[in-house]
Amino acid sequence: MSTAGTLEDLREIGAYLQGHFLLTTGRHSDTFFLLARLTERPDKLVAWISLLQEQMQDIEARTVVGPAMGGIIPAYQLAALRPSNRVIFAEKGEGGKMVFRRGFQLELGEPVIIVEDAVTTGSSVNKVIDAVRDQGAHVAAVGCLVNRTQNQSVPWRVPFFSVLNVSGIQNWAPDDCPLCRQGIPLTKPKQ
Ligand SMILES: O=P(O)(O)OC[C@H]1O[C@H](OP(=O)(O)OP(=O)(O)O)[C@H](O)[C@@H]1O
Ligand SMILES: O=C(O)c1cc(=O)[nH]c(=O)[nH]1
Repeated sequence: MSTAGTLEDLREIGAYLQGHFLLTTGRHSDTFFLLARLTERPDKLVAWISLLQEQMQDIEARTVVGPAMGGIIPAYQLAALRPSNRVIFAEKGEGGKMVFRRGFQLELGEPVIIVEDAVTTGSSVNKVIDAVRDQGAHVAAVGCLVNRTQNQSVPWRVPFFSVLNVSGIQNWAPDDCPLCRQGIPLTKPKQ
């Protein structure tokens, strides 16, 4: 059995894929982290999230926010490891925005942690940051299972923690995609 927090652990459970993939932003990549293969296994997930909590234990927050769908289970697990934190989720609203429904509310100035499964460009997390700030709350930190950003750069200025950092994974605009030029069929692993 592989060690939590490693690429090998993800490979073993079928969460680390090679091919030609369509990403949520419309960009293409030869690598995909299908993290449902991890979140469907609570015994493994708790080991991964414990590593995240170790890094984030000094972050003061009352609420953990998980963006639907991929962030919900990791956020729930992180909140379970943080005494008296609650967990809520944000979901896709109109115009591509992330919104809080179901009566989920944040207080003015309330410190919040956002937890995602994978971060590629950071645009999804950015929308959740906007949703939290729209309610007047404060984003204390962002955490994720896998940080696969190009050049390790994200479009926000909030402390950022990840269990696994994988550098060197490229993603391309469809017009620049070398895999399209080779005629390799594009796939959507989550469908
Ligand atoms: O950093 P980004 O470039 O924004 O990409 C990462 C996002 O893409 C995936 O979500 P997706 O939109 O596929 O939705 P899901 O959570 O419902 O699976 C993933 O769960 C992240 O939220
Ligand atoms: O960028 C994405 O859409 C994305 C990448 C990835 O590796 N895993 C995922 O669920 N989404």
